[in-house]
Amino acid sequence: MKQIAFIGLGNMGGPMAGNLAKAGHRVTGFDLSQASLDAAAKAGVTAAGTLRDAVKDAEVVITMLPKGEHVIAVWRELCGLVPAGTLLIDCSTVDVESARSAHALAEAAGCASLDAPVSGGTGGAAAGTLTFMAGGTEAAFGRARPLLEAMGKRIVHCGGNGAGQAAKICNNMILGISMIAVGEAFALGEKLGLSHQALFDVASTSSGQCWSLTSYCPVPGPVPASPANNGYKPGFAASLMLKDLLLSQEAAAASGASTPLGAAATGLYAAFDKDGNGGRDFSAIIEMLRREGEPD
Ligand SMILES: NC(=O)c1ccc[n+]([C@@H]2O[C@H](COP(=O)([O-])OP(=O)(O)OC[C@H]3O[C@@H](n4cnc5c(N)ncnc54)[C@H](O)[C@@H]3O)[C@@H](O)[C@H]2O)c1
Repeated sequence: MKQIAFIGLGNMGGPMAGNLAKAGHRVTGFDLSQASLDAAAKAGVTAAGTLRDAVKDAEVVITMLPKGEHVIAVWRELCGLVPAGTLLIDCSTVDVESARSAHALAEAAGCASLDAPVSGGTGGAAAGTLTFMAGGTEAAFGRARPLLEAMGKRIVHCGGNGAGQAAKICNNMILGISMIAVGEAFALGEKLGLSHQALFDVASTSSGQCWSLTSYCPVPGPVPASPANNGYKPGFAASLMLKDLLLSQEAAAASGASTPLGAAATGLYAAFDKDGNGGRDFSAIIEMLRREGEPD
């Protein structure tokens, strides 16, 4: 049993911290939002009033925050609070540079560190079935692994510092592109008079099969658990999808990779977000794709 501090108890962090508590660890959580603290407390997490209180006596600190700037600010502060030897794990999705900067802060404080972003959404966070993609030393990965296993099903060590974030950015570029591909296919199928169910039954058992179709189908009906059946309530917010696609484009520009479909997906999600849809599930982009086919 470990003493764990969990910082960032939002849609993902709250249930992840709850699963660590359920596995028998002592978890103290901190979040700027009282509502998030209250929700996590119901899942067995001890709420702390400050970051300092949360990390007191912690052997491991886990962060699950929106963006790189939040992770850097929190890690800078906590590196001044925790003793050398503490293991710091960041599970947020951030750019590779921020991840490497966070590792450098930890190293300067004598701490072990891992970037370990996740895939699987809020459903996977609640069920403890997330995929973790980790970057850091073998030693840090070995220490973190039993804890990650309490929150996830598949734990992949992708390489050195930042490799977890690199894998996450590439994975989510596939996700953004494939959701648009599936949305376009349903919008075309509607024009051709195909029922949603017929297209789903064919594509989900044919070469068009993908996660955006089988787990997150963007039209109501075929996949009962998909946000399309719940008014496109996230799930995975379109603003976060745009954030991840922008990370892919920054990484592509910095590394000289060619990602024409990634660039197109980024442009479409930027337009969707600009129209005030950032808080809706990312699968709702099918509504914009349908409209683009309509005459002005
Ligand atoms: N939602 C998903 O399906 C999903 C899936 C995979 C990865 N992610 C990634 O996980 C991260 C978190 O996503 P989320 O959906 O939980 O976001 P969220 O906005 O629900 O939660 C973030 C939490 O961080 C808190 N916070 C912000 N700054 C803080 C600070 N300085 N100190 C303490 N708390 C602070 C906020 O109050 C909020 O409760 C993001 O990087 C996101 O891209 C999300």
